[in-house]
Amino acid sequence: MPGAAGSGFDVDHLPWGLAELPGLGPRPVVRIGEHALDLAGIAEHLPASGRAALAAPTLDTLLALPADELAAQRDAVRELLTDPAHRPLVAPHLHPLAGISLRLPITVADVVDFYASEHHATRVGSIFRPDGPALPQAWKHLPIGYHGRAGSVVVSGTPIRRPAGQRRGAPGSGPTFGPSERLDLEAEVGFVVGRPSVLGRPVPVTALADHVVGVALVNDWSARDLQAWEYVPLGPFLGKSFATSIAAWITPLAALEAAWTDPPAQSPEPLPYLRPAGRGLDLALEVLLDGEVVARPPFASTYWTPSQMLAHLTSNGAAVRTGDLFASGTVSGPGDDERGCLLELTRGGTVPLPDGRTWLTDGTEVTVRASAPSTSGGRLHLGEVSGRIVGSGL
Ligand SMILES: O=C(O)/C=C/C(=O)CC(=O)CC(=O)O
Ligand SMILES: [Ca+2]
Ligand SMILES: [Mg+2]
Repeated sequence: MPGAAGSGFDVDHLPWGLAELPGLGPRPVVRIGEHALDLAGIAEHLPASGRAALAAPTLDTLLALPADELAAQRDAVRELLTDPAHRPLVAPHLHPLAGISLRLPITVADVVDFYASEHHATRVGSIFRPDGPALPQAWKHLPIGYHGRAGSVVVSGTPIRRPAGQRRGAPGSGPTFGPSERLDLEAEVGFVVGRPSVLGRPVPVTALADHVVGVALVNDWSARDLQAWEYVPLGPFLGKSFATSIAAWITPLAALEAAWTDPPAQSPEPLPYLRPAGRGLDLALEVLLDGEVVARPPFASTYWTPSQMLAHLTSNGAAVRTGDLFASGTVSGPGDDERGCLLELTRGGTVPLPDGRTWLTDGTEVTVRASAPSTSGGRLHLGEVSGRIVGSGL
């Protein structure tokens, strides 16, 4: 496919999306370079087994296909895009990205957000709880997480309204209510469940790929003033439930074969249901404010692996469903420029960035993007997740 090679979206990547195609409504597509390929349009040239899923106005049915059917469909799409002889039958179904709009790629079922970066958790712990240990007692024994709000997950590009809420008042006075004054971003990696698990049956730590079909970047917008006042003892609530942005493109796990890497050593050894740890992913993230890179968090430094996150979240028998999204939590590395949120980058708002910024101001556009080693030897780009802050209207 001309133009796709070297773009980060070549035939070895083929992320899934849900596109509003002119005159056709929402349809499952894959991205190739700067085009979306309408899968329903080429359905007759794809394996019959997965074909019915392509007629749906959602991606959910496709993502829930048995692993072998999904793999066969992906191979067939790659073949159609690779062999120039097929160009005439593919070309009518390629839509320039500039002319289409991308929808929320999944019907979000349940949302879990972890806290899996030791570098992030250590810094945040020392900011929020300066008098206690930086890491909570359980932190090295289980991947700590909280349940998020499925209904406020929005696709990249959706404007983010500054939330209002209750926060701590001045010393000696009660709390106040108003627009958040400490609005933050959190650069995260999200894992999308395609094939469900069964209620009452924990997913073994070795079974990630039986359920997770892809990866999408996430920004877990966070109002730090609301969060700091409300979170004890039940954890994040309204400070994080107003919006969570997800990229429009889901990178198939199969496209990340070359990105698997050993996670950091885990000590103490986790309990048996969290062993073996499985592998981490070498994803190089970048956080941009109004187009300027302000941080480069390395996902490979994340302590807990996606296999352990899924095993832990189902270890009590809870099931995962098609459309479930579990995210890593803020990705941060050891370096000063590897911090995936402003809370860390500005040391709790006390040390401004070089351009003078601390918390997010109205009008600021935040983008998280990432690249990874590709199976072809180059690099693939994950679909970016971006959002611009708009005033609270209060
Ligand atoms: O209280 C704390 O230690 C902080 C909690 C969070 O900010 C939760 C969260 O979203 C975790 C993350 O993204 O890593
Ligand atoms: Ca988070
Ligand atoms: Mg959120």
